[in-house]
Amino acid sequence: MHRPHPCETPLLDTLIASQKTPSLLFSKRDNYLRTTHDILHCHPISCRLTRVKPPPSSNSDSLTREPHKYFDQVFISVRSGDGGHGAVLTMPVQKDTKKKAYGRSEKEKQRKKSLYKRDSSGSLVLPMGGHGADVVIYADESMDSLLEFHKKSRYNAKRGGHVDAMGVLSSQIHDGFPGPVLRIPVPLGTVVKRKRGGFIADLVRPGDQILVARGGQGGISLLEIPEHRRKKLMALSSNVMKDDTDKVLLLGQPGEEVNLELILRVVADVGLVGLPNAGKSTLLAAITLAKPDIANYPFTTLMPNLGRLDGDPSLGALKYSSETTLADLPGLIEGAHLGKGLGRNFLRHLRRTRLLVHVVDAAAKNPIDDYRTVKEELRMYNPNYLERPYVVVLNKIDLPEACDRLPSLIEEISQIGCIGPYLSLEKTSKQGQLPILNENRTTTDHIPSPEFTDEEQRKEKNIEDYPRPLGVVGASVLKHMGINEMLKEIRVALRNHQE
Ligand SMILES: Nc1nc2c(ncn2[C@@H]2O[C@H](COP(=O)(O)OP(=O)(O)OP(=O)(O)O)[C@@H](O)[C@H]2O)c(=O)[nH]1
Repeated sequence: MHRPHPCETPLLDTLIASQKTPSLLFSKRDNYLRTTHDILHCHPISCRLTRVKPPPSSNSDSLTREPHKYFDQVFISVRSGDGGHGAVLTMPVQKDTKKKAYGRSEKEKQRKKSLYKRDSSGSLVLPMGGHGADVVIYADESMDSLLEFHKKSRYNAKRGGHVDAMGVLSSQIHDGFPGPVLRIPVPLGTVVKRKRGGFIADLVRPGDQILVARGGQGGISLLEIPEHRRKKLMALSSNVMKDDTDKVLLLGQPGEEVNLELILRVVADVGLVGLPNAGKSTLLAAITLAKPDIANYPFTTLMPNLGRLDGDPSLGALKYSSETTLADLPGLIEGAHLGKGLGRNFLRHLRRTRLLVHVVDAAAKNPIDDYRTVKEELRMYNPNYLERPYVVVLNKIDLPEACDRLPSLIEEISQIGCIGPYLSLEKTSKQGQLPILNENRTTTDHIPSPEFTDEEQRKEKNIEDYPRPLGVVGASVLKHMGINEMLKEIRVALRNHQE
């Protein structure tokens, strides 16, 4: 889909043609204002600045401008409901009690007694205020980003109902209604943390859920009893709750307020990585039903796109149905691990993948440098990513410049790295998966050194000290060349590196 570049906007034409002052243009919407600013930088126009109305800075507006910055991390606050209040009740007045008591049958006495709720020991059970609503966060398959939470970042659960009466105790008086649980859906793969630190939960599977704020306890009710009967009745009534300071809890307890950080880590089996414009989105669209934005300018992909790859037909009917999820991540550039481009935010989405597919533009000026740049960024962000099994796809072989150098590129890329821990030589030669690696292994091959243990040390390692690719294939995902070989390579890698 073509997304207009700022310089393609009609605003530029208007501005240049009419030489209007920016104030006129600034009176338009904020996104126009930004574009105007860009344009003025590219095409200096002499003008006089008049007073400008400051742009509205509502959340939703900034969202439309830079969605990629927001889709996977958000802060929200939730408050569970307060407990409902109890009530102060009096016992009904009993007329001529003594007189009648003599003549009352045992049955009648029983009936009278059962008018009030009692527990197993015969104590009066007085009505309680409703429990305040809990707040639960759950993983919902139908959600795919956290953008919603920028529109609404505060969630208040309902309070519990009060005991619905004052006055005389009767069998008609019920407990207050409990507040309905407030359930907040988040995408699969959301990590829930306290705002300052504290990991709470990782909601990976559909239906995973976590109680993040417990509703307040409902208050109890009390019986107002004349002094002379107090002793006897207090002995009968056992459900008197007190707090730490020995105060009787007639009022419902307040709910909890919790500030949370939600972080989305895409859940995918395979992560596509590469420089901008390498063809990652085209690849995703070619082998899955995903419809990512594709265009010939960098950073077309602003958020990870997910696609599902059908099961592996070579596994037979039973296992064929098992699908693989692929995530196309926004392009990485040099310095991505420091936050350049769109990189840093997205690198964390590789964490849950079990296979990486490096997509390299084989028609680029220097594909080997491009490949190394991406590996370097991964290494700087998290060296673990370089220890993960991966396949390299040399894309765009339909173009003559790529096609001509394909064999030498395959050979060179296959040699970068050591025979990794997941890739024992004996195993691969037996299974015949990596003919290039095995045939070309020389005495200068790097073998991973055991002294690299912790993360810092691993960052010191060179790219050559990390495992080589499981396979390197040439393809043109646009022209459907080499797709089957590529899929075979991906499937074999997945099969051999199950979780
Ligand atoms: N000739 C040729 N062009 C391709 C091929 N694959 C992708 N392209 C083109 O390369 C350009 C970039 O493709 P994308 O799929 O958007 O690249 P990307 O890696 O997802 O780019 P970012 O979103 O910036 O990360 C588009 O114009 C594609 O049509 C291919 O096999 N051959």
